[in-house]
Amino acid sequence: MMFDERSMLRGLNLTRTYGEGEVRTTALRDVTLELQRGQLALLMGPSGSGKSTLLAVLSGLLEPSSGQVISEDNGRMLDIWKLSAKQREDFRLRQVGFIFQGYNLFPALNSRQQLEIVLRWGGVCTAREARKRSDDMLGLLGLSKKATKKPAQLSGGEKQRVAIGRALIKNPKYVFADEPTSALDWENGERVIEMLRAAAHERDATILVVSHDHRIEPYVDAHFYMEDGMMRSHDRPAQPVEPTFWRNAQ
Ligand SMILES: Nc1ncnc2c1ncn2[C@@H]1O[C@H](COP(=O)(O)OP(=O)(O)OP(=O)(O)O)[C@@H](O)[C@H]1O
Repeated sequence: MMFDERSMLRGLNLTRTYGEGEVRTTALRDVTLELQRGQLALLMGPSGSGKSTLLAVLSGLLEPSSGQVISEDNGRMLDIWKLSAKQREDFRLRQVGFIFQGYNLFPALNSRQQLEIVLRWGGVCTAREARKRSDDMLGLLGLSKKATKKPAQLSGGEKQRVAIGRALIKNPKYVFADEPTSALDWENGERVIEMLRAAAHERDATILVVSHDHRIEPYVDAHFYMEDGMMRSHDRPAQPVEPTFWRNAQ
């Protein structure tokens, strides 16, 4: 397989099994794929086809049984599964944003604090800057009025948007999102997809979204389809739409 120079993340011959003996399941079978810088990619496929497993392997959370994950870090291409656990964690902290199903928000923190803590932990900026960037991000997400609310006081869609803000606030090079629109009506779902698309196009991030939501398809730059642990096809969508959200929100 040929890789082009915008390639940022390559999965090579990835295989992953769970369990042993009779309960052994092969979730990934020799999967090879390439994600490019500045692209929003969508991964679809039936339930149990291996999408979440692939996302976890590519993002450094779950070790493959065999195969490689090659990522760019400070101008070098490296196999993230050859790094030590500490180096891999450091890479994830600096370069990767996650959006999980179920939000994973801290119950005790308000919306602003959920974002501030990401910047403060990574030592990315001062407390003052962290506050300003968090408030700017909440504005982009349409959540300025919810800055001091804790997760229990937010709707599902609002929690999902806080989770998106938390993933994007560090301007990560890679973003992995598992069903980011599942809790949202389409008005909010579209807003989220436009934000992800803008992060790819305007901030040059490499973004992989796992979803069953066909409404996302026209917004993406690349489309992968899995079945039974195998990559069946990858293609570009026929009629891409232009992003407006990020620009309008500036
Ligand atoms: N921790 C685990 N232990 C054992 N088997 C697992 C585990 N996680 C996933 N599997 C199995 O691996 C296969 C792929 O699962 P995976 O969650 O990656 O699929 P998926 O495409 O993301 O599904 P869905 O769309 O339902 O979320 C399935 O057969 C699943 O039952």
